[in-house]
Amino acid sequence: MRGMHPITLDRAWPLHGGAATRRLEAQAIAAAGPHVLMRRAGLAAARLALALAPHARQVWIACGPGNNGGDGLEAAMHLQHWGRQPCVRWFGDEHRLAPDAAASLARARAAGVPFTDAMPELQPQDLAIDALLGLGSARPATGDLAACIAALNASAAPVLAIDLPTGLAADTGQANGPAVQAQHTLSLLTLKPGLFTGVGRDLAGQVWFDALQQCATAQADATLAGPPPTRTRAHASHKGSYGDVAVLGGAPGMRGAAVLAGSAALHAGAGRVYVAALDSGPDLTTDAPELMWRAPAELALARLTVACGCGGGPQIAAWLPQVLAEAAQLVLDADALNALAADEGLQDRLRQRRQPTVLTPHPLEAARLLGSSTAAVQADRLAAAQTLAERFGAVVVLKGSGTVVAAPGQAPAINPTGNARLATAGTGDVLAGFVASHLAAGSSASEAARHAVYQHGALADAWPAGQALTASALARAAN
Ligand SMILES: NC(=O)C1=CN([C@@H]2O[C@H](COP(=O)(O)OP(=O)(O)OC[C@H]3O[C@@H](n4cnc5c(N)ncnc54)[C@H](OP(=O)(O)O)[C@@H]3O)[C@@H](O)[C@H]2O)[C@@H](O)CC1
Ligand SMILES: [K+]
Repeated sequence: MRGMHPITLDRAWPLHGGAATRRLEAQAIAAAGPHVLMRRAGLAAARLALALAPHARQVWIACGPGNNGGDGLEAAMHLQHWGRQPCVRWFGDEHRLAPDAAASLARARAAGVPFTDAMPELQPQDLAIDALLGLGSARPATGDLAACIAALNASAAPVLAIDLPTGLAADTGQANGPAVQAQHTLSLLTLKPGLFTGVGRDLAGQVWFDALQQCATAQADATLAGPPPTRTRAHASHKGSYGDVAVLGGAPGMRGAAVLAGSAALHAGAGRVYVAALDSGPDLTTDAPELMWRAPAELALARLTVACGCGGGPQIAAWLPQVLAEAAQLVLDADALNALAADEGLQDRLRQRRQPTVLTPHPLEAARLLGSSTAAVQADRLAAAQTLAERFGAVVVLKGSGTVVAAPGQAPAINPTGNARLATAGTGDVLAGFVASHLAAGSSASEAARHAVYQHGALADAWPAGQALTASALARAAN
């Protein structure tokens, strides 16, 4: 793909981590010659700067000691040529400079770019460029560098980060020290997974991409998921064509969770939805009379897509051996995942299952399944999801900002939709219902998970600003 593009949600995008990007960079430099890529990178950054801040009186460019700083120096040189007023804060050591960055420093000086240690007072129409650190960020920033990051974050002007917001890890989307909070990020040569998961989505802002005239030949490490294909329903179809979902959960005091999952499955298109509550009280009155209430023992598991866990409490554990052995297709959520984490015998049964299975843990549930901690899961969400998928032979949906969908033997996908409004009770039950609905309609486990997660997030993204997002309304909004 040539030229610069904003990352849009209408297609999938390949993602390459630091190691793959370094290999591509070496190949590209071998083919194009020294300094060519950095010149292209700086030109792309300068063009984007102009487009983002056409009325800027000043563009302040914070340049670090490596090649990321070199990109910034190139951008400064172009802005200077175009009659703008760039001003550079440079952190390098001339005696330790890489050749490309040294060449760009010489060019910026020759162009008459002003250098200063003090940050000018920027106005909202101005622009700050973060060219401090990119792929080579190796440790938490301290001292003057940390102060510069703080100044960028406090600036009244928007911040454009080159390649990565400084401090953000390209592979994991984590920051283990001070990090730049950008409004825009121009990712160069490849798109990095860390821009789209963990804290990456918050730090990167709008992501732009310039391949620097290279085609990424390396296999992608992950994918930024695109929208699911739209499927029209054949006129000659009936409720049996779209599959039967059963929700098993709803222990005493938690029946609402089972109803939410059932309602979500129903509205996402399942042909028939049964709710089997573990609470033996009277059927809950809901606004979805289409839900059919059954006793758990009445379910013909071998013919059903089962969403298991939703509000199941500790009681769900007793049902898991039979569900794992018999359910035609299975979504395991919440209490079912906790029961699984606590019982290695159940884990063996899960590994022995041959029917499609999707696990939908949030980071704490994933940590319990892995025997690790939430912090360890969040430190590398892609790896955590992939490890779980391989360990259990199932599709795994690791929820959170930049939800990861992993399947055994496949590169993981990061979901681009969704926002913090989903952080409200019951939305996980709704997601389980969506996944079950797509499984029941005939999608593979991996497709069903990706489709459901994208849809769940897209509904939240389109939610009217002044209207409360509740789980029951989210379930009803599916179509
Ligand atoms: N070569 C090319 O043609 C192209 C390169 N491109 C660009 O290059 C970027 C990668 O460049 P890079 O490898 O030089 O890494 P970069 O992020 O600049 O940092 C390394 C420097 O920072 C230092 N350092 C690290 N952490 C630190 C800390 N916490 N506090 C202080 N210092 C710290 C580290 O020092 P050291 O660890 O060695 O002591 C080293 O000096 C990439 O992201 C893209 O923007 C693209 O435009 C494509 C074309
Ligand atoms: K940067």
